[in-house]
Amino acid sequence: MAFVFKSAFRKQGLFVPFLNAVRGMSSSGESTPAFTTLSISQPLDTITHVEISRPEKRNAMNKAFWLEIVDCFNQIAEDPECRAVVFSGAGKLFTSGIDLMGMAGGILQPVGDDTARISWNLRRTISKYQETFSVIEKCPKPVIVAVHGACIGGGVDLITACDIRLCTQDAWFQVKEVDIGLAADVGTLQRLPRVIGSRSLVNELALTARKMYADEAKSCGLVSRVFPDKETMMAGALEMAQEIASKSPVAVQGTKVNLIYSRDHSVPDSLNYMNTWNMSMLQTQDLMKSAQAAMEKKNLKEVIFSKL
Ligand SMILES: CCC/C=C/C=C/C(=O)SCCNC(=O)CCNC(=O)[C@H](O)C(C)(C)COP(=O)(O)OP(=O)(O)OC[C@H]1O[C@@H](n2cnc3c(N)ncnc32)[C@H](O)[C@@H]1OP(=O)(O)O
Repeated sequence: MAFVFKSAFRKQGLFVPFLNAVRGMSSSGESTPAFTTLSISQPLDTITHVEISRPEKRNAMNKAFWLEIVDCFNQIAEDPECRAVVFSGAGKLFTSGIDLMGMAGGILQPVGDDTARISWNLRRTISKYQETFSVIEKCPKPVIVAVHGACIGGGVDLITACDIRLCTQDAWFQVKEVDIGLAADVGTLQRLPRVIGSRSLVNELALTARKMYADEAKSCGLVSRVFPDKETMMAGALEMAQEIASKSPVAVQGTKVNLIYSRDHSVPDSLNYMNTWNMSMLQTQDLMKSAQAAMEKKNLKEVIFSKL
């Protein structure tokens, strides 16, 4: 299905693959080696498509994945061309969560000379795992995640760090961690309660590890739209990304940053933060350009905004 998505844009001459890394460069300007677990492409100049690409292992999150996501989203954050991101999984399903085979060396056998040192090292490791999904949230470009088939364990941690969640009718979600003997520690327990209104439902999902299917995910607010299949979902995700990318990047990125800030702070604190933010951002030329387009009933897509 991912192929259909890409080939549709190839036909229009719009698809520019850049499989090495995001635009083939690291933030230091040096060329970077290819990601091994992610495929990166540009369906449009302003849109980056990140695809988890280990379909033969059901996109299980191995050691390389946890590092590559950080590198990838740090580069996207710095990429002035990119205005929106679509995130999906290759093959049969979105992701089967942490690579259970790869856990053996790291989390299951932490190193250190005594309990304190083992604990210290483990704390550092968990911090790094947490950062893998926090970078998505810290990236100022909006991230639309498109889930098909299964989204298990670490997959739920991942999607709750994204800004907009879409899924196919065959999708299911599972906070699986209790079933493998741990309390989810890389974001689900912290972010899912902010996404789903019902605390009781969050508790039920996290404590029982039961599967939640697309219709329930939509009704509880985990996803905002359900599509009949992956092809239509990817087209819908791209259309949404295009809509976002057509607007002022100053407005869009400021909106993302302030929405996340206000989720974690009181209304007065968030208003204060917004005030300080906009005392500089309101000076953008984008405001005048957008307002003028609105007055002239022009399509915003015709307005050219500078890169950010
Ligand atoms: C500090 C740590 C923070 C992170 C915590 C994260 C926790 C979690 O993610 S908990 C969730 C762990 N995941 C699972 O329990 C899912 C395990 N997999 C499955 O249940 C099934 O594979 C699945 C339902 C996803 C798909 O079933 P299907 O019949 O379509 O495929 P399979 O034949 O089972 O698998 C195909 C090959 O993929 C390998 N594989 C699948 N999932 C994983 C995985 N999570 N880790 C490693 N490898 C996985 C599977 O072994 C097959 O490989 P091969 O035999 O070589 O073909």
